[in-house]
Amino acid sequence: MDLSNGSPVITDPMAMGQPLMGVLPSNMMPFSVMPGSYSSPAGAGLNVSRRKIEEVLVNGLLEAMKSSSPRKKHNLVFGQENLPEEDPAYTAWTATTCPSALASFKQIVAGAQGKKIAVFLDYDGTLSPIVDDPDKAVMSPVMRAAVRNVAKHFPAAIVSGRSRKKVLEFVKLKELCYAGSHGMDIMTSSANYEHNTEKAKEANLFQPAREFLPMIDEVSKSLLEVTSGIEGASIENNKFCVSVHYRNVDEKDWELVARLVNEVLEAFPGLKVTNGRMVLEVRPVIDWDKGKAVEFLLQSLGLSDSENVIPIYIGDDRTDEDAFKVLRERNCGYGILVSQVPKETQAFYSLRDPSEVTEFLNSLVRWKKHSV
Ligand SMILES: O=P(O)(O)OC[C@H]1O[C@H](O[C@H]2O[C@H](CO)[C@@H](O)[C@H](O)[C@H]2O)[C@H](O)[C@@H](O)[C@@H]1O
Repeated sequence: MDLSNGSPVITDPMAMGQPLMGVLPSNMMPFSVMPGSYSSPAGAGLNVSRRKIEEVLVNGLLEAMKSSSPRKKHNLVFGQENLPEEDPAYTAWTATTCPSALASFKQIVAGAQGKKIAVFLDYDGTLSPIVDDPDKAVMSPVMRAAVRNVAKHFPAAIVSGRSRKKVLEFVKLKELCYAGSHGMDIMTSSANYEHNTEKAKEANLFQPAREFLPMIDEVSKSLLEVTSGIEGASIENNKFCVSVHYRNVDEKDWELVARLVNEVLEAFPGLKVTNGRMVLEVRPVIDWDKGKAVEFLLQSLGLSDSENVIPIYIGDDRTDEDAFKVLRERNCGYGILVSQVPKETQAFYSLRDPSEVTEFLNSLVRWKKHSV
């Protein structure tokens, strides 16, 4: 049982050598599949049990898909007439659980006096607003300027689910480090620029899931093939992981998406599926996530002294929770969740949207200049 992103992923190693995998919604109790379910002399019981398990997995996946990203937050509980500022649940959440990082800015920097701040940034939903077409999730010039300034004053890295190449194309800044594929593809310096030799690039590269590359290519092709008939579905190969987007798929077809993903994954015991914002993310079953990537980056940038370094990680998605958790457990630094709705999180602070992220980053730079 793998508890990725708060959504338990079930792996069944008993099913005739073909693991079944799926995601259970976080509100469902994790369970394990008993080997006995599969034993039947005639094989008939096995098929029935297997079908039942497949149903549970598909339903789990479907529930996770439904709960992953509310489309219209104001329709949720309080009605359309409530503006974000007036949403009582959000106000209560920021008052009690996850205060605004802007309102708490003085407190954040007070803890950083005499210490080194390091900044880690997720991409989609954090530096760029969520849009329907993943290829159009561009970063605004204002945000780019803010990130560039941050990187001038603090060690900084982008940690994204996208392929490293893709996120670099969006961000276009050589002042930072980039960790793509949910941290499975890390370049620890700006060596990823064309003028560097292959040798220099390789020396700065960390890819803990390298042996999964052929498998990822294969699963990506299979997913593309099986989903080609579903209107709105799209597949994004993120090098060490694959995204199955269903944001533009009619809700009545979500079950089909879940079923097909589940079926394809039966042939890939080395892969698992987790869910993000209207996306299913297929990735290697290795003990590596954005949290591990942040630890790795801190170590390789010479910033692992938790007494004197304050890492700040800003992200909006479930995968970012792994990084928030690491900071919480190390008892150093702050996770900042970007969200317009109250969420259960390991982050200490919150920001509403990318425009507040810009404001926060600019405040950090102003503070740094002032304190120098
Ligand atoms: O870790 P991230 O940088 O946040 O990447 C996570 C996924 O982000 C992208 O998908 C999300 O943003 C899209 C563009 O706004 C949106 O259309 C999609 O619904 C979101 O899930 C990216 O396309 C995925 O591959 C990443 O896994």
